[in-house]
Amino acid sequence: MELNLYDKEPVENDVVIRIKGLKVWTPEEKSWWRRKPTKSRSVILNNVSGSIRQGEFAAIIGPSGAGKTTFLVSLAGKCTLPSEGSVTLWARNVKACEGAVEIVPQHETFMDGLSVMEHLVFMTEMKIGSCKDLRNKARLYGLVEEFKLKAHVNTPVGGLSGGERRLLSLATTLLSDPQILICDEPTTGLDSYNALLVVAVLKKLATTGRIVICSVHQPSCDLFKEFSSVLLMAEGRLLFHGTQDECSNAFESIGLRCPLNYNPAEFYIRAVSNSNTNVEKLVELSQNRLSVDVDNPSRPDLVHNYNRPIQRNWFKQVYLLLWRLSLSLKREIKNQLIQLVISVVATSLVLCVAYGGASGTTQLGVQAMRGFLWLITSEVSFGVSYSALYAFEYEISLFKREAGVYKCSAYFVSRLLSFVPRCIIWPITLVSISTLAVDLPNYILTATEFTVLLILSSIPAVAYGLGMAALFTSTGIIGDVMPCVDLPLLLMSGAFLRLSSLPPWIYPVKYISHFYYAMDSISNIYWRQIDFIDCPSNETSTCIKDGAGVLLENGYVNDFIFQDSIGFVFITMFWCLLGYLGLKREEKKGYAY
Ligand SMILES: Nc1ncnc2c1ncn2[C@@H]1O[C@H](COP(=O)(O)OP(=O)(O)OP(=O)(O)O)[C@@H](O)[C@H]1O
Repeated sequence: MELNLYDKEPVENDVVIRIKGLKVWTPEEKSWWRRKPTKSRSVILNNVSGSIRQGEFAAIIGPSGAGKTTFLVSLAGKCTLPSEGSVTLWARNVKACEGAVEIVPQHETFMDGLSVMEHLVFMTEMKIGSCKDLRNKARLYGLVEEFKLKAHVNTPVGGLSGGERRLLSLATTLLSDPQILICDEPTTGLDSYNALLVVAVLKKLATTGRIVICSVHQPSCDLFKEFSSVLLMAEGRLLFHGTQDECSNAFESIGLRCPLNYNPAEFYIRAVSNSNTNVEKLVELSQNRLSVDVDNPSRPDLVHNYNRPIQRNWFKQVYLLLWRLSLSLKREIKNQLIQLVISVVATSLVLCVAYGGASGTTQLGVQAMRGFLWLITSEVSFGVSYSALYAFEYEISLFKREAGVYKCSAYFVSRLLSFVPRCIIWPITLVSISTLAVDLPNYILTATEFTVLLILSSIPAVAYGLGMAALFTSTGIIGDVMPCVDLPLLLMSGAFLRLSSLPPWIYPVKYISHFYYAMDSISNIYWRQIDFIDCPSNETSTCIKDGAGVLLENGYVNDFIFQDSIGFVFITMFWCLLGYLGLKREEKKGYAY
C-alpha cells in the first residue's frame, strides 16, 4: 500500500524563495585588548541573487568551499555570519516564516542512548503533538516505513550506521511536514540503493508542491538526473540556475559540451574548478537570466498556508525532556551505581575511621565535630555540583540543533530536575553511614534532620554546577574557572574563619554561598543540642562552654530556618538565571552546520 504522507495537491508554479544581493562574510577576529581586527573578514557568498519556484527539486553542486552550505543555511534563515542582502519567502523575510523551512544538516546530532523509536516518539511529541493522536501516529509510522527504519526501531541511535543515521535525520525533519526542505548532502555516506531511496522520497515531496533543495557531492548520473533543476556555485557565486537542459545549453553556449556517457555534474564542477574564464563567462550569462526572476513584482497574496510549528506547553516540554533523559540515563544505571558506591560509600567509611567516637561535648571533640559537619556538607555540595559541571558538554550541540523545538528554560529546568535522584540518594547514603561513627544527640531525629538539610542544600549546589556549566561550556575552561569561584564561596562557609571578622565589603559574598547556608543550618541543628562542653581544669586556652558558644564563634545566625530556607531558594534562582542566560547565549550563536 502506498503511504500518503504528503496529502497536499501540487500548486501553481510560482516563485517562493527570492534571494537578492546576498553577501556573507567570515566574522572579523578581534582580540579583546585591541580594537583593530586581528584577521579581516573574507567573502563567502558574493552577491548571490536568484529565485526558486514552487515544486522545485534543486541540486546545488560546486567545488568544495564554493559556499554551498553557507548558501543553504542562509536560505533557511539560520546564518549567523555577517551578511547583507535579503532572502524572502512569499515576499516575507525568511526569519519571519518560522516552520516553513527545515534544514537537514550534513552532520547529524542525536541523543545516542535512545532507541530509534524513542527518538522519533520524543520528536513527534515535541514537534507535532501527542503520539496518541491517530494522525500523528500515522505520520510517525509512515516515515519509519518510508525510510526503511522498521528493522531498527529498537536499535540505539548510537549503534546505527552512518547511512541509517542520515535516514533517521531525514525522517525526524519530515515529521513537521515543512513547506521547504533543505538538505546538506543528504546522500553522502549512503550506498547507491539508499541514496536513490532518499532522492525518491525527496522528489515525491517536491511533486506535491514543496520545495526541496539539496547540496550534492559527486552525484552519480542516475541520482543527478532525478533533480528538476541545478544551481551551480563556485567561489561564493551562483553561476547557473535552471533545468538540466538549460544547464547543458548554457555550457554549450560558452563552448563546453559534456562528452557522451560522462557524468554531467562532474563535468560542470570540473569546468568551473579549473578555469576562471569559465566562471566569468557563466557569471555574465547568468546575470541576465536571474535578473528577470528577481525583479518580478512580489506576490504577498501567495503566502502559503504552511504548517506553523506547534510548541507544547512549558510543563509538557519539561516532562518530555525529563522522559528522554531518564531513558538515556536508565541505560547507564550500572555506571551510575558504581560511581555512587565508590564516591559515597568509600567517603563515608573514611569519615567513620577518621571521626570514630567524636563528640561535641569535649573541647577536643568541638574541633572534630566542626570538621565532621564541614566534611559531610562539602562532600554533598561538591559531589553534586561537580557532577552537574559536565552536563552540557556532550549535549550542547544537540541543544543548539534542537533550538526552537523546546524552550531554553524548559531544557535548563529539566536538566536541574534530572539531578534530584542524586540529590536524594547521595545525602541519605552519606549520613546513614558516616553518622554511625560519631556521637549524635537524639540520633534518629538529628540524622534525619541532617539528611533533609543536605538534600535541600544539594539543590542550589546543582544549580551552581549547571549555571557554571552553561556559562563556560563552549570555552572549555570550566575546569580552571570552577576552583577560583569555589574559593570565596568556601571561605564564606564559616568553617575556616570567623565570619564576623570579615571586612564589610566582602560580607555580601556569603549570601550567594550555598556552603554558608548549609553550614549555618547543619551547625545550628547539631550545636543547639549541646548544652554543656567539658572544660578540663588544666586547660590553658579559653573554653567554649556550650553549643551556642560554638555557633557564636563561627558567626552563625539564630533564626537559621527562615534565613537559610530563603537563602537556598535565592541562590537556586540566582544560578538558574545565570545558567539560563548562558544557554540563551549558546542558542543565539546558532548551530554549526
Ligand atoms: N563560520 C565560518 N568562519 C570562517 N569561515 C567560514 C565559516 N563558514 C564557512 N567558512 C568558509 O567559507 C567557505 C565556504 O564554506 P561552505 O561550507 O559554505 O562551502 P561548501 O561549498 O559547502 O564546501 P563543502 O562542499 O566542502 O562542504 C569555506 O572556505 C569555509 O572555510
